[in-house]
Amino acid sequence: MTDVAIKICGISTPDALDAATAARADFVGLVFFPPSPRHVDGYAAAALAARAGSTIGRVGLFVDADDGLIGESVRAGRLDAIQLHGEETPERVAQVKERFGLPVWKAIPVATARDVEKAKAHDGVADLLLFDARTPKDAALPGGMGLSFDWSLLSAWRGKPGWGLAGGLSAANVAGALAKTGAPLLDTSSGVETAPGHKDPEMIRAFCKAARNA
Ligand SMILES: O=C(O)c1ccccc1NCC(=O)[C@H](O)[C@H](O)COP(=O)(O)O
Repeated sequence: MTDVAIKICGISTPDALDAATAARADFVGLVFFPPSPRHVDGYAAAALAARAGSTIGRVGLFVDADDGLIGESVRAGRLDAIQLHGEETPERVAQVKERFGLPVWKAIPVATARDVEKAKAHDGVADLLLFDARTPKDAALPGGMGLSFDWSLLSAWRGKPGWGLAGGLSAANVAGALAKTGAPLLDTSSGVETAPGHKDPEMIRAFCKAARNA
């Protein structure tokens, strides 16, 4: 058994929220980014927050968002953490932390060892670094595309706190990902969907079981 933390990202319906809670995920991700098929607005976020109560952590996901969107989403979703998944600088990360008084997770797009090296600029500023597969320049989304990267690039992070692994994770590969990286947190979205934005309760359950039994 492992005590790895689990985030199910892109939750947008009550059934998906219930499935993540039943599977004992630690966090759900609420995507406040209109181009995403998982996008939620303030009303939907408020309804999900009311349903969740204090049973599961809620991470709001933003892409180069302004303080207005972040602020209204924090209030509506009663967020526990803010995930910045755009090109936010360490200075912007610090500004968001100061402004909203919540833990800030910074997504680090990874394709090469240089990308991992560049993460050091955020280390000690962000509360958590989420290493995720870099998406193609012309991609519609900067994440949530089911893409993975070479996990061996993270070998220097093994045993360290304050980071997570994302990108193409599923029940089929999560044990291998944990064995290779020792990630303290795992994040999945596409890997628990039957189609973009359509979470599958059984896939959510299987992912959490595979991660915990790894
Ligand atoms: O999930 C999205 O639609 C999304 C849109 C824009 C930026 C980031 C997005 N997701 C970020 C996440 O934290 C995902 O869980 C992560 O990228 C992994 O996604 P997947 O490879 O689909 O498991």
